[in-house]
Amino acid sequence: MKALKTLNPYFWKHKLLLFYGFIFIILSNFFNIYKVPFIGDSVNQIAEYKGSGFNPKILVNVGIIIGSSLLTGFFTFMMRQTIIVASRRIEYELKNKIYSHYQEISITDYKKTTIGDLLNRLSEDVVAIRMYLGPGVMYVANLIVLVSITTFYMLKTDVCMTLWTLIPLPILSFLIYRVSSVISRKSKITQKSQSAISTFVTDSFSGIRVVKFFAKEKFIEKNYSDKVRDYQDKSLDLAKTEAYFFTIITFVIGLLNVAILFIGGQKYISGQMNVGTIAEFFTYINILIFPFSMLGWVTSINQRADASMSRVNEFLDMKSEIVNKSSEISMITGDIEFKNVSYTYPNTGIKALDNLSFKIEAGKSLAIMGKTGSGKSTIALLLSRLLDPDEGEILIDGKNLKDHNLKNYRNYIGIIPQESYLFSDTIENNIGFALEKPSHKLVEEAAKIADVHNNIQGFKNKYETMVGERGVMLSGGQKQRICIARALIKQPKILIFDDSLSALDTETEENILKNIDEKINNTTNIIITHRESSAIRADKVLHLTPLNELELAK
Ligand SMILES: Nc1ncnc2c1ncn2[C@@H]1O[C@H](COP(=O)(O)OP(=O)(O)OP(=O)(O)O)[C@@H](O)[C@H]1O
Repeated sequence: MKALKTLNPYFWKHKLLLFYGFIFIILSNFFNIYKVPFIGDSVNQIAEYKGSGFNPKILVNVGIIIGSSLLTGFFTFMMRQTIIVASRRIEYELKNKIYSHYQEISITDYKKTTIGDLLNRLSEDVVAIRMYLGPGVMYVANLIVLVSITTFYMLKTDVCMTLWTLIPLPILSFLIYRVSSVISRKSKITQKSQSAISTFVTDSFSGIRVVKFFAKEKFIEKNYSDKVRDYQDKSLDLAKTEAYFFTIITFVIGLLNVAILFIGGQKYISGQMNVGTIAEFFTYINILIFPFSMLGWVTSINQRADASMSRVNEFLDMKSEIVNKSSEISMITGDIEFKNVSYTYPNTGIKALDNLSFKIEAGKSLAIMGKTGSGKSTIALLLSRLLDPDEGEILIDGKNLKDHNLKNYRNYIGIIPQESYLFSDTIENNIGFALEKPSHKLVEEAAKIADVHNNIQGFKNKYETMVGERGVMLSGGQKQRICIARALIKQPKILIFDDSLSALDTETEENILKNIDEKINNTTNIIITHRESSAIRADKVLHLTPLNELELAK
């Protein structure tokens, strides 16, 4: 249960709610046990009553029993209202923490995880942790308080019988401990299998077009069904082990009843005990049955939560390689210099750039050409500081990029990625994404520069048109131009086209570049392209080869 210790600060934060919850646990258990001697007394009254009429003492007892039961119910309700509420709040905070960490980690770390894995951590794992925070903590605290109060009352009634009935409990605890270790191991295996399903589903949905192009629906279905079967087998195996809990508990409870009957019966025969006391002991054991049954379940959910927490911790411990060191807000004019920059992708060991140097003044344009895999997109990633160079430095306005305030710098750069990614939202919101509160006028202006305004006007809902998931409702060229408009709306000082004019005909491309020259002042343009016609307009052309041999032309 080491991993769950990371939750201690959360418990501390919600200490007041949890403290009240604990008080309610004590009160609910106290009133639950308080009524038991009155049950025993009532049984004795009935057994000893010789008269034929109403026994007022029983009526008083009944009143106390009903009153205690009502108070037990009320405090149980309050106990849930405090402890379960605290667990829901912690769940909310944990979900936000995991999600915001996903935004922070560097892009090379994203490759280490998958979307399915993220969904799993946000849903399955956090739910498992919340089960520990809520029911897990509540039932364990409840059991400790209940056993303490019950033992006190039982000892007060009959020491010998108490010892005989409570002796099997440590044996029960030991058995539970043994079974829980097996459950913990099997839970981890089951969670891994669940994660594999989520990854597979998100992956095959994203690539649904490819699946259909290749008529691979049956193949995908079979793969899915194999994964679900694997999950089912593992879950059933886990459920089987969990079932041992209840079997063991029921058996032990049976033994306890026999012990009460045997010892209580002997004492009754020898005149040392009355029937009321025997009835009291049966009631105590019946009260203990439910929490002890829950102990099995709680142990298993706590084990599962521990497995989930260690997965979440493993992820939260990932530190971003991109660190912002400055809080200075400054204007960026757009001078760029690469000085002996090298970069190797850590996950594959592929050297994408080797000792690359070039310079471009603010307001000028640079076309980057080269074979596939020659490192063009890597330059775009380094320039937008999604990656940091291993060697050499990138100077922006004469200052190392690492020393610029990251958020401030990113406000000045606009990047149109190779893959046109749109959010499943309206065109208006997709274009305005870069700004806090974009006005429609700004959105329209950006769309005009990107030469997509007329297209949008042709749609039934114009700028309110929903683009569908990842922009599936739009053509490749429309998506590219909306991405261009999204980058232009913030009037960037450095504009990077990462092969993002490829889906456009040369005339449209020409229009867009001309519009940018005229409407966006002094922007440094980096145009990554395979087309000579796009490169020709640039002030400089950088030719890269996969061996990273640099040729500066013009
Ligand atoms: N995320 C990554 N992880 C590991 N290796 C990568 C990653 N991205 C790119 N690479 C490798 O780095 C090298 C340069 O890739 P890059 O994407 O910069 O090339 P490119 O010139 O933009 O190619 P293209 O013209 O095909 O887009 C390639 O050999 C590629 O396999």
